[in-house]
Amino acid sequence: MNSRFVALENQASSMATVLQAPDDREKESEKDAPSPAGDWIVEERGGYRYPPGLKMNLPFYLVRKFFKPGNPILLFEHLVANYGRISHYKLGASHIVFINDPGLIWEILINQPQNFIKERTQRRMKILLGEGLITSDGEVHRRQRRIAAPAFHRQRIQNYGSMMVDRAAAMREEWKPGIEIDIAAEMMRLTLQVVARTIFNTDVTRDVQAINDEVNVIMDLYNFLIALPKAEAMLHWPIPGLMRFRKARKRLDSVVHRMIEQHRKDGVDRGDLLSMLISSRDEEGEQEGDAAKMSDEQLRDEVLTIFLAGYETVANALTWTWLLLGQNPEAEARMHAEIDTVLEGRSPQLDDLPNLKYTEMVFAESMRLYPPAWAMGRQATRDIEIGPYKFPTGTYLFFSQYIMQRSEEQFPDPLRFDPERFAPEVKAGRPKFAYFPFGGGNRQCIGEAFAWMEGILLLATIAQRWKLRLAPGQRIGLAPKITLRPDGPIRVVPELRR
Ligand code: HEM
Repeated sequence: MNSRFVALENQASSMATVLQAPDDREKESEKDAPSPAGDWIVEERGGYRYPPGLKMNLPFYLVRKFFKPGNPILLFEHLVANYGRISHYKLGASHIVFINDPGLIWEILINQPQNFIKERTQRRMKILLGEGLITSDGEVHRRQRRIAAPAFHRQRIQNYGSMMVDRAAAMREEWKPGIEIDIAAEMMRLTLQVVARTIFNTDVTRDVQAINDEVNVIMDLYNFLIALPKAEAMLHWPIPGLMRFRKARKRLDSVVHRMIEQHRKDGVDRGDLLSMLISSRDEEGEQEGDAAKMSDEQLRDEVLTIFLAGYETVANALTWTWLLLGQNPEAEARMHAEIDTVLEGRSPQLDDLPNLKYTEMVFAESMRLYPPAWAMGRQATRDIEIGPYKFPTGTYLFFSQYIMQRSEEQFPDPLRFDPERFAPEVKAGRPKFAYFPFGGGNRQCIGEAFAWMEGILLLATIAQRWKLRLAPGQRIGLAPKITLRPDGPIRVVPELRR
């Protein structure tokens, strides 16, 4: 592995660690490996060793409360409550294992990632994202990651800081005291502007709005599409839903291709991510010259991937943070005091980040309770052994940030919002995969440093001016889609602070 790769892969879940002390990152340590505990229950069948779990195939539980196809969180909660940190069930012919143990997650993501590929739902996103970073596996993924890595390098993303603050400052000017806003929609609008600027260095023009509209059409159809057993083969069928999908994807492609063409024609580094992706080459690979660069098709896949991965996640994280701050006035007051002391009324800038520690802890605690990426999965490409278990090729293994990060064992009194859980000394006592909003290992979120920087800068810029109070008479629920969204608007009333 080359050193650049290692530097980005090992990003710890903390802004300060990412930006300040690149060579002093959290090391994988003994405490992270699975414990050789004697209390694992093993059931031997057909030469394999499974943990206990559901006795019948999943669809037989259709009438049970924990089985709601649109909400796997209920199922996962049921499994953990009844079978503990690892359990097994079958869906059709597939073996599925749910894991809620930091050591076993470490085993999959860090110790033997070569034995796994992404699970099926993620792979099927190829119908939209092609062979981008999220959907590809194996050598294709390694090559793309090597080429894309420099675009997310610390020095490079630091240039985006002032743009992020400018966007947030413009938004905070638009709000009026006492006039209700939907903070979920506002945060989407803001992070969309940030990611568009970052990738294309363009203002939020008609094009970017068009991308967003088409993406929304596709997202609405998405659950339907990935549920179809042969969606890839059926994409050309004249079914209205599929025709809408094709049309939206075509319009999306034409905007992205035009952006690529314009960038190529200008031939200058505009300081944006697309320029960087166009000029990056795979130094480690076997190909040379232009073959070591990304083709237009690869650029299209990567641009769309980063676009999609890069705004909804951060928007959701910020939305939940505002909600939690509104419900926890003590933490909110402490964050305001920090922002006022550090910034003394001026706009935040990158150099302030190391001093906005409490704001960072607030953001971290919010992503503990409401992790935007709320579950992850892998599929075994061969027979695998983890802990005392042995699973056949093709087994799906799932784990959930939402479930783990709300476990009493890792986070006592788990539903209490308490940013102090992320004070350095408290954090140091936990295993790595007790908290993993950005995943881990060779597929760890490439945008993690970007997301911490954006989250903290946007929070500080807006909180400098406004307190957001939840409008009365709302019931806010969870919508666990690709990301963990609120199930409707979140109406808040801005109150002027200064
Ligand atoms: C709070 C914000 C974010 C969260 C919680 C988040 C979470 C994650 C997680 C958990 C993964 C790993 C998925 C897996 O291994 O199955 C991931 C991958 C990825 N993320 Fe993020 N992400 C965030 C922001 C961003 C941003 C801002 C960008 C880009 C600008 C981005 C781009 C990506 C990409 C390209 C991947 C695929 C990486 C690979 O497989 O090599 N993410 N993200």
